[in-house]
Amino acid sequence: MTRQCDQTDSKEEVEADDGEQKWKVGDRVYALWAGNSCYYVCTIAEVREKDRKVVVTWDDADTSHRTVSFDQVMRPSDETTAWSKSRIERRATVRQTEQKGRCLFTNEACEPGQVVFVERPLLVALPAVAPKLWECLQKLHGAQPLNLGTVTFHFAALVSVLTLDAADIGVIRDKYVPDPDEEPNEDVTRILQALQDAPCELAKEQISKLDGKSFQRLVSAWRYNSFGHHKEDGLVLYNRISMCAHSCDPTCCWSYGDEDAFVLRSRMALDKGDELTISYLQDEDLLKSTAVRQQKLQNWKFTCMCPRCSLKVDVGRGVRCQRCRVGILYPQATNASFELCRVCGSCPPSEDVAMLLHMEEEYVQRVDTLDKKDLEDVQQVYQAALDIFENHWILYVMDTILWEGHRQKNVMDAMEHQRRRIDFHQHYYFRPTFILAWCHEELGDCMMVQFPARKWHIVQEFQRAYQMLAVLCGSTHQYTASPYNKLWQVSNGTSNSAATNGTTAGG
Ligand SMILES: C[S@@+](CC[C@H](N)C(=O)[O-])C[C@H]1O[C@@H](n2cnc3c(N)ncnc32)[C@H](O)[C@@H]1O
Repeated sequence: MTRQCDQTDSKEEVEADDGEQKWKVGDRVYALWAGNSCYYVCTIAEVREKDRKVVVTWDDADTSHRTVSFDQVMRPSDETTAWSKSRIERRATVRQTEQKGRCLFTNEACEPGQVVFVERPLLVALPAVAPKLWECLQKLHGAQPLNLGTVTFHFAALVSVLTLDAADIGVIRDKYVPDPDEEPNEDVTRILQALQDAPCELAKEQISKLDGKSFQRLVSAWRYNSFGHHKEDGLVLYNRISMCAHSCDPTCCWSYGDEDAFVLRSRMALDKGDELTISYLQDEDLLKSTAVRQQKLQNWKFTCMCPRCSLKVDVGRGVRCQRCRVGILYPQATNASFELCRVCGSCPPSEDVAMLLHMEEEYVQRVDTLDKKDLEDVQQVYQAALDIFENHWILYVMDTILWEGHRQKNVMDAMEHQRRRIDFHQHYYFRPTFILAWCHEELGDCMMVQFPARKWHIVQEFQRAYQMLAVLCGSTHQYTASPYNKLWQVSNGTSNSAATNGTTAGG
């Protein structure tokens, strides 16, 4: 039982695949793990031409079944290796829009989970690229903290000067910044001054040529367009991807491919000409109220007008009807009133509206300052909140804390909180997200231990996780392999399972 890499669809890829694949030490590949006949990501450690086998190092450090025959090794697919610039341009177009500046649109219809394109970074600015410069900035930051709260943006700007040619610097200078004419601020001036005498990788000539305004522009370009590196303390900048606008209901999702490549996939069915959007917020923030999302997006200095932010009623802020105690009331976006109760038809008078909104504000602050380790306190706040709220994002936040707090020692309670997390996610934002997929997978894990006889239920949880992850990061990604292998185990009733090899990615 194996899963194949997706078929490649481009002329370039077909041409590259001429004749038999030659493996070499260090190649990143998928290879068949004989423990369960599933493919896993690994690195080739030894090539044995004589008996046509390779020895691999599994990514999860498992030491079994490391010798694999040539015909059971697959090269990384189209899904993970960066596409050429021309191929990306055939797939996606940048267009100026009235409200959001330059945005990205697809030139072809896409299925959910289809790779839209895979882009290599323009620059990966990690401390190892210029360790002396990194250290110098850290010292300055230690002596007097930089206003951005980190050295990474200034560091990335200086690494750009250090490593890129004029054309690539021009690409970075063309990135969105709120004020292209911004004067150098005190941090930029201070850093430029310090670099005059500090020993670092930048040559004296490079430093003297860099004026304050240009440096400021580069810092801001990194600040508004880069991504935090997924493993190390550094930043990554992509050219095409930085044209993608934000949406709280994004049409696309993404994961990392080979060598920090950005793999953009459609999260839903797309027609030719549809906009390609991603979320600038983390999955968990997409489950917070419109007001909270809008406030977080001020980081990028815009007010989101996406379909979710434009709804008249925020159904992630439900309160229990004070009259019948059965219906749920949702506030209007203006905050001035609530919808009518759908059970008793009543509407709270204005003094009650003010009181409810005030109470909500107090709870939001309380939940913000909860100590996740003090489960007893969280439990108390949760219980009191249940009396007032229903389908409210603060309950979701507490369900998450309680799920995590209870999962080791009190699985039955933990499962109930996990079920509630799933219910809220489906109620408020029913699209595939990593959170929702891992909720299902983790619930499946618990079911296997607590109710092993309820096979249909376990299968359903793993199936949902698998199907969602296949959309989010592809069927060959190791995240997807995890519920897939567990499904295989449950379906075949084996205990010698891949589930011990693949761990729950979200855990
Ligand atoms: C990474 S850049 C995206 C490319 C940018 N539109 C351009 O013209 O180069 C981020 C900036 O795009 C704009 N933007 C992105 N998403 C938006 C949205 N949903 N609504 C309004 N502006 C948005 C904001 O100015 C934001 O700071």
